[in-house]
Amino acid sequence: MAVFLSTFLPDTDAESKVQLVATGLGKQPSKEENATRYRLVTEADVKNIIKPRKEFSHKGTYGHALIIAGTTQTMGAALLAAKGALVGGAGLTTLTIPESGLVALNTALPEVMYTKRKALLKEKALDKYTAIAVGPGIGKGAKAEQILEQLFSLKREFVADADALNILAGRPDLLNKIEKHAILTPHVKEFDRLFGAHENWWNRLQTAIRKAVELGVVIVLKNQYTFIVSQRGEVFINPTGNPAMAQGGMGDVLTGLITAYIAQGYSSTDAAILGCYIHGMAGDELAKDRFNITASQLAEQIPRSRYQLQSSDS
Ligand SMILES: NC(=O)C1=CN([C@@H]2O[C@H](COP(=O)(O)OP(=O)(O)OC[C@H]3O[C@@H](n4cnc5c(N)ncnc54)[C@H](OP(=O)(O)O)[C@@H]3O)[C@@H](O)[C@H]2O)[C@@H](O)CC1
Ligand SMILES: Nc1ncnc2c1ncn2[C@@H]1O[C@H](COP(=O)(O)OP(=O)(O)O)[C@@H](O)[C@H]1O
Repeated sequence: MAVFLSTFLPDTDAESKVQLVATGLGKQPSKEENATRYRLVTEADVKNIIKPRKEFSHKGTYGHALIIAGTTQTMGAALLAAKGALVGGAGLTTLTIPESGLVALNTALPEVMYTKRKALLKEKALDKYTAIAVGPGIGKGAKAEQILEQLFSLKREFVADADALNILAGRPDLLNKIEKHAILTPHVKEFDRLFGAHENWWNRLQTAIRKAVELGVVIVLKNQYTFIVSQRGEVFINPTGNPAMAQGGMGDVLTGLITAYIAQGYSSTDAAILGCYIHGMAGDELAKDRFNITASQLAEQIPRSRYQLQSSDS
């Protein structure tokens, strides 16, 4: 039976009702499906993308994730993003937060290393990191903007979330020279701050497609069904996740998770597809026996979800 894009949008419009959605990324599409850019991600697709942990591997095999996040008031966002990188399997994770968060970091996440914000401003400071995320709870102040400028001047690609997106919304000069393969992970408000207000989700999605192609980035437009828009303008629709996950901090975990997959060598599009699918899958597993899920609980579930994907048949 044909599936149309309108199924995955929270509002209605005439256009999305006639846009076909193909199932799966890899299988040979039927003639009519072939014409569509919209594809529903399946478990089989995700299994094709994920790589097993290798024999004789060590922490160096799985990359080094740097998370730039947090202010004194939003240290939780930073800790959750770092936790996302840990549970996503990055070999090493370093967090840079204000010093006031150090006790919390060492208590809550002893596996995570720390580096001073100022250290990131040095010339070769970022060389050792294989993936970088910036934004969760970082605020919109001058210091956060300076760090973002440093990433641009060193021509590093990164995962931009939350306040990094809010800063970029006011800095089109930076946004327009963003490194190819960067990943932007806005929720609806952040998206509209970046690219202007939209009348409905169909229009918003068309802007996401145009901007992903124009800027050469992957846009992860978050919602119940998250849209992952590739640099080629393909739209991958994530089917996992549920309303029990509608609690603060959930997106921070996703940012860390996607960053961990980049650190492990996945392409930007694959890292985003994997991250969204496994994040939602963990939520679906937990929602079987509880009313709501906290971001910390979800993070704890992620290694199990990834294990299930690898070990189940189909
Ligand atoms: N523990 C911590 O330290 C945490 C810190 N955090 C950090 O705080 C900073 C501010 O982030 P933020 O996202 O809360 O603020 P902001 O961008 O104004 O958006 C909020 C409004 O947007 C809307 N909205 C959002 N999603 C939507 C959706 N799917 N669908 C529809 N609407 C949606 C919704 O608006 P409403 O519908 O209520 O009008 C909501 O009220 C940021 O740096 C972040 O990292 C958080 O991560 C939490 C944990
Ligand atoms: N009803 C829902 N169904 C599926 N996923 C959801 C639902 N509500 C929230 N999520 C997921 O939780 C995350 C929320 O991200 P975000 O709004 O950035 O949160 P925060 O800023 O609080 O960390 C997204 O990945 C989104 O897809």
